[in-house]
Amino acid sequence: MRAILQLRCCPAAQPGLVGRLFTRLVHPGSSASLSRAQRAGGRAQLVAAAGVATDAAAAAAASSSSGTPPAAAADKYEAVIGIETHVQLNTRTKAFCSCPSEFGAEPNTNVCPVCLGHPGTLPVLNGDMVRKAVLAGLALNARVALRSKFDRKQYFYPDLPKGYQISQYDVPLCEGGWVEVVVPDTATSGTGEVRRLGITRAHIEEDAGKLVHAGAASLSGSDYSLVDYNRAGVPLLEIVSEPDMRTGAEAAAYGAELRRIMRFLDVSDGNMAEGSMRCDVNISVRPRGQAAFGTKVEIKNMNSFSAMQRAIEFEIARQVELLEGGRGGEIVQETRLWDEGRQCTYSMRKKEGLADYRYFPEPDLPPVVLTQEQVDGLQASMPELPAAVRARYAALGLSQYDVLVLADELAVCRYFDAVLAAGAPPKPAANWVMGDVMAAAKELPGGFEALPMAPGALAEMIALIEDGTISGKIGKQVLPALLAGEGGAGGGSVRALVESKGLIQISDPAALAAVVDAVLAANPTQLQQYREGKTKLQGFFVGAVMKESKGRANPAELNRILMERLNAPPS
Ligand SMILES: Nc1ncnc2c1ncn2[C@@H]1O[C@H](COP(=O)(O)OP(=O)(O)OP(=O)(O)O)[C@@H](O)[C@H]1O
Ligand SMILES: [Mg+2]
Ligand SMILES: [Mg+2]
Repeated sequence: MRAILQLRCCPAAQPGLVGRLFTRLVHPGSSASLSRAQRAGGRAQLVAAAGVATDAAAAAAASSSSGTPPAAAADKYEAVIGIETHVQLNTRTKAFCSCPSEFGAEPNTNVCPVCLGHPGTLPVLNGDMVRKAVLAGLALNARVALRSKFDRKQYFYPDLPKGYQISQYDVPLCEGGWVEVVVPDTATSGTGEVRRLGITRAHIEEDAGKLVHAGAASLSGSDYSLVDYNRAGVPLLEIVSEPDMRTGAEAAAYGAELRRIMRFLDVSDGNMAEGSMRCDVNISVRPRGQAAFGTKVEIKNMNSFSAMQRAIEFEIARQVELLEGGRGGEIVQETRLWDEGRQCTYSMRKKEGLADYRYFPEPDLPPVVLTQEQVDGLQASMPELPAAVRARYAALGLSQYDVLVLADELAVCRYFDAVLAAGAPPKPAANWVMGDVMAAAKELPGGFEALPMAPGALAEMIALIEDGTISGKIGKQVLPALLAGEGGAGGGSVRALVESKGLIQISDPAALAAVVDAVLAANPTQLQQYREGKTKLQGFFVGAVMKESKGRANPAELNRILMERLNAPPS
């Protein structure tokens, strides 16, 4: 079982896929024969799985359209957006068996009879999954049920070896809640409005396997699909939002905040490219002022928040155009996929109704029972969350822009906090961390955590700038050595480094005056011109003195002495 399992699909002649899971799924080629496959397979939606356009005409229309209805039409409507987010919980093992739940292992090596759904096997609940889900639920301000239960959600699909997914239906682990997000306002470069968005519920479930559609261009189909069951049974938390969002920017901000919360909690790596965080976006539009929601369309397959925003904006425009009669159609409740290459959505399948899943209580697992003490214990162990970090940074007097940049990632917060703890004043510390230090960290595969510069060393360097021992410019010159790990953890060692490099700032008036005089004497023409009124030559003299002093002149003192000399009557 080393290679990816290959499923063969020979729909008309074969009894179906269930008994043939360990062969290759060969798509007979044309989309016509694939839709026969789909018919023969009953509810199996292989056409969709293969990425074949079931609605090629609409996709073509979508891609040829600018996607932007006239502004007047767009203004008549308001979008309503709700998001279902699947977050992979970073437990060591899967939800109901002891297979590793790591990403990137050789296909079909992290599998066992339990996660492959062999008859006679029984699932055993992973306690760490519940612990992490409760932490996440509490962080989303949700109510955690002391008693919840598992249900089977049945559907047929080649990536689902058991034929059903163990999920939670009517009694989820977490209900109600909200997240606070900052919705960026493009007009104010990164700053924005704080909004509270509702969470309907969050429940635990297992993931399905992964289908790889070999050789597939997104709309042209593939010859065959490969199935990797390593992901089957990996624990997920599905977080369902209220339909509270109105724009793509809001939805992207919501997704980013959810991911931030999960990362601060260390319950998920939130890596969208690896599929450990997947957002399904539900969108409808309605005439402004109308209370009832319109027909919703679900969009999947976005692998970044910016793609999510673009997909939403495209979809809103498509729906508005349909309502305006632009494409002669109506909005149907369906699932559409985002095509990143073509920047459009296209139809994947008509949405299953709830009844199709035939949910029923999972007979092989007892209810999940928690005590209030356990929940309280988790609440007490909760780390500081992004919104609290933002509030703390704002209270330091930092701008909203600085706050958003610094509180975006846990490793950056930790580093910045350590620089503050070492005594650095907030604003200069923020400037250094967000500027050269962040640029250097971006170059390291391990980011801020791998930065050799101790936060104390940065704090000491900032202190040397603040007390005038070195200039900011010299600070920039010293920084590369500090970033490489020189200067130890601070506490006098950065000063020693600066001294050894001969970079201590010259503030001594006599020494500075000597340099200024030498520069003036060497540039009599410019001096003459300055005195005749060409005062912008001041910058020329400052530059010359800085050059002469190898950047070490104290700028304030230099300016004072220079102005004194320049404005003195010629001797
Ligand atoms: N008319 C609507 N327009 C936009 N969003 C909506 C609308 N109605 C519901 N939603 C949002 O769509 C999501 C519905 O998710 P939910 O899981 O309840 O239903 P589903 O998509 O039918 O289920 P599933 O995908 O699990 O089979 C929620 O986030 C909800 O807020
Ligand atoms: Mg859905
Ligand atoms: Mg689900």
